[in-house]
Amino acid sequence: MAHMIAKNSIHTLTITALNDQAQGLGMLDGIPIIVEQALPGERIEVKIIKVTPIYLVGKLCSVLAPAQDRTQPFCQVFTRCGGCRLQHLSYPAQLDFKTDLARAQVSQVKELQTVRIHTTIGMDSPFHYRNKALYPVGLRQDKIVMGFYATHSHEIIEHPVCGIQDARIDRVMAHIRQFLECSRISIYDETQHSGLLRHVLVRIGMRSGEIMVVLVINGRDLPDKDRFISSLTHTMPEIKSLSLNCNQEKTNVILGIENRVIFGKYTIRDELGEFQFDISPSSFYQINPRQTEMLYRKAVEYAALSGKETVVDLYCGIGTISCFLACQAQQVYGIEAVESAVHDARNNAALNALKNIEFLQGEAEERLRELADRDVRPEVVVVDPPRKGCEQSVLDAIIAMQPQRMVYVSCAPKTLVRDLGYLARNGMQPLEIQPIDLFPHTTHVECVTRIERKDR
Ligand SMILES: C[S@@+](CC[C@H](N)C(=O)[O-])C[C@H]1O[C@@H](n2cnc3c(N)ncnc32)[C@H](O)[C@@H]1O
Repeated sequence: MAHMIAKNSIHTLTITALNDQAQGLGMLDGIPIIVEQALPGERIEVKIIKVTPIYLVGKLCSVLAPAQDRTQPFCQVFTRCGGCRLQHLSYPAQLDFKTDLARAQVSQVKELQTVRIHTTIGMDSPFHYRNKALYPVGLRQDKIVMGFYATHSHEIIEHPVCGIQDARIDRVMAHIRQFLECSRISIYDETQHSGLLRHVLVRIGMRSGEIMVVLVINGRDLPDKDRFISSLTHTMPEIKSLSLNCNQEKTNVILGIENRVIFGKYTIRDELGEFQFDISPSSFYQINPRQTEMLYRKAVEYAALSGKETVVDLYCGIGTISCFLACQAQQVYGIEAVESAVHDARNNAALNALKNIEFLQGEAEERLRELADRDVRPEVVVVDPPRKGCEQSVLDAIIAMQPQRMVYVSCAPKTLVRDLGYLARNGMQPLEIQPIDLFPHTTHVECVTRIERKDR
């Protein structure tokens, strides 16, 4: 029978849970309702903004009785920017939310019921942890706007001060904006595919202090280039690398293939643990270096190396985990698809005087097959795939190599448990999962899983 709740009607209800997007969940006259920014235990007043036969969406009008864990959001654009959705929840409660997220995913897979899930490791000070910002640039009523996209939209939300990124990035952005306002650099219009400047990427080596700026342009060169370079680098001498990324495609993919250095070096340097890393514009590098050290040390702990093992580090990026592993293994093979990242990885092994790492460029599955053909039989395989997880064919290739152990590093619990279930059904048993908070105030969580071969 259809329910009688009307759009725009006002109701009072109690929120009972959060979903994985941190939206509050409750029931209204027996119908499930979703309410943004409402927390479990809260008595709230809502206005119904969407009605379907099986669920409702409510807009939070007022919190009548707040949850103990409710806090004042630190950011002025909290309700508009799609970035930090958990700001209204205390940090200890955010960590519990992330542990529960991992638990809820694991509980859905029959083969994973014995897996031990540890509580999430958080940060002492969960602010200004991000080393990278990628800002779309646009025009609103002829005024330049730079910021983050609103949730599910391409509306640019400005926020000159961001509470989660390194404050030096805010300074770089402020200076670029000031320059653009009196320059001949036109702004890209995605509907017309016209104009020049599409995005600005800023990355900082938090320990070295070196800053990289990349302008993503719909073209090959920049008017006012020399003035731009001298103005920016005089104001902020920490800028050690300035490049143009040429992306002339009509696409949502942000970075084009070609990077042209217009000032300084192609890479910037950062340090993690006792290692140094050079990072080029298109390479993946974890965005929270303080927690990344924790993550990598946990991965090495779960790899349980004695110094005699052969290890494969799959999806190795610029070779960061490979370097951490190489100190405790006999030989490490890193596999990575992106050419520039492999180039960085080889340089990074040399930079850290590690001679026992070989990097192979290409698709994970193909390069694994190549290693098998070369009779490489790893005792340990570490994987750190993108959000979509591992292809089944990649898992099959790993299983065929019969490693004694695996370590699975994941930023997406959903695809993690899908892959862990498959591994468990094929002789590789996940034993424990350590969630680590690399992304405070967001709904994302990183997990490290220890996996052992069953017949050992
Ligand atoms: C989550 S990142 C991890 C990188 C690295 N382990 C780190 O901690 O910085 C995933 C990496 O996998 C690479 N990648 C994505 N698909 C791939 C594939 N099919 N084969 C090999 N590498 C791939 C990406 O380019 C990216 O560098």
